[in-house]
Amino acid sequence: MYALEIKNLSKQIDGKQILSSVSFKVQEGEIMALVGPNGAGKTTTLKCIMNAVKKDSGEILIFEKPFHPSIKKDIAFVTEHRKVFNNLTLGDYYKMYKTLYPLWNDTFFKNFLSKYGFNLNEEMQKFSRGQKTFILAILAFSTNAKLIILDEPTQHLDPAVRFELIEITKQYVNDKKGTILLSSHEIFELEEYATSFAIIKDGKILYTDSIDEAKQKHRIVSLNENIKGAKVIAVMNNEVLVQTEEDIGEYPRLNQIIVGYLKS
Ligand SMILES: Nc1ncnc2c1ncn2[C@@H]1O[C@H](COP(=O)(O)OP(=O)(O)OP(=O)(O)O)[C@@H](O)[C@H]1O
Repeated sequence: MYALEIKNLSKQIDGKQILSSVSFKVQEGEIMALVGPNGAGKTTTLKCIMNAVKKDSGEILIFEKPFHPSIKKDIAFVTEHRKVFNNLTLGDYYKMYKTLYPLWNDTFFKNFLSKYGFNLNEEMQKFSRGQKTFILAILAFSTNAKLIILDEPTQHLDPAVRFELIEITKQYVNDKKGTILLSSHEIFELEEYATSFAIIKDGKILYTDSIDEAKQKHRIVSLNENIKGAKVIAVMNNEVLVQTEEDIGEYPRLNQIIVGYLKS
C-alpha cells in the first residue's frame, strides 16, 4: 500500500508556476527524501499534501484517500520555519500533542526530556533554532503517527543530535510505526537512512526511485570509457553519470545521482 500518491500536482502562486505536474509515490514503511535546490518547490509540495496550500490541479492520496481533516491525527508535520506559538511552553506543546494524537508515546517523549534535560516549563520561543528543530521532531516521533512529514529535519542540528535524529528516524520505520517523507539539502547524509528519493527542480520531478534501484540503473564512468550505448545523464568534472545496467564503470553514490540529475 502507498502511504502517499502524488499525481500531476500543479500550483501557481501570484501567476508563477511553482509546481508543474509533480508525481511521486511513497510506499508504506519507506523513508522518502525530496531533494532539490532552493526554491525548487519542496516546501510547497509538502504544504499541498497537508492542505496548508491549496493545489490548482492534480491528485494527492494519503493512504489511498484524498485529504480530509480527520487524517490529521495520523500525520505529524514539522514545518520548515519551526514557527512556535508565543508564550506556550514545552509542557503546553506536550499536552496539545498528547490530546491530538491518540497513539501518543509518553515513554519515548519523557525519556527524551530526561536525556537532554529539557524543561517542560520553558517557553518554546526561548529555545535555539536547533533545539526547536530537535524538539519539534521528537514531538512528531512521539505521536506514533502513520505518516511523518519533516521539512529539512537535520537543518541547524549539531552533529551528535543530527546522528541521534537519523537513528530515531530509522528506528521508527524499523519498528513499523510509520512512513517518513522529508525534504533535505543534506545529500551526503541521506544515503545513511533514506530508502527512496525524488529530485525536484523548478517545480518538476526529474527522477524518482528507490535508492537501491537507482544505483542498479546508473553507473559512473570515466570520460574516455566505452559507455556501450548508455544514456548520458551528466558530465561531472572528469566523470560521467550514465543510465545503464551494463557492466561498466562503478555504481554511483546517491549524491552523485542527485548532482547528476540536477546538472542534466
Ligand atoms: N507564499 C508565497 N508567495 C510567493 N511565492 C512563493 C510563496 N511560497 C513559495 N513561493 C515560491 O515558490 C517557489 C518554491 O518555494 P519552496 O519554498 O516550495 O521551495 P523549496 O524547494 O522548499 O526551497 P528551499 O530549499 O529554499 O526551502 C519559490 O520560488 C518561492 O519563492
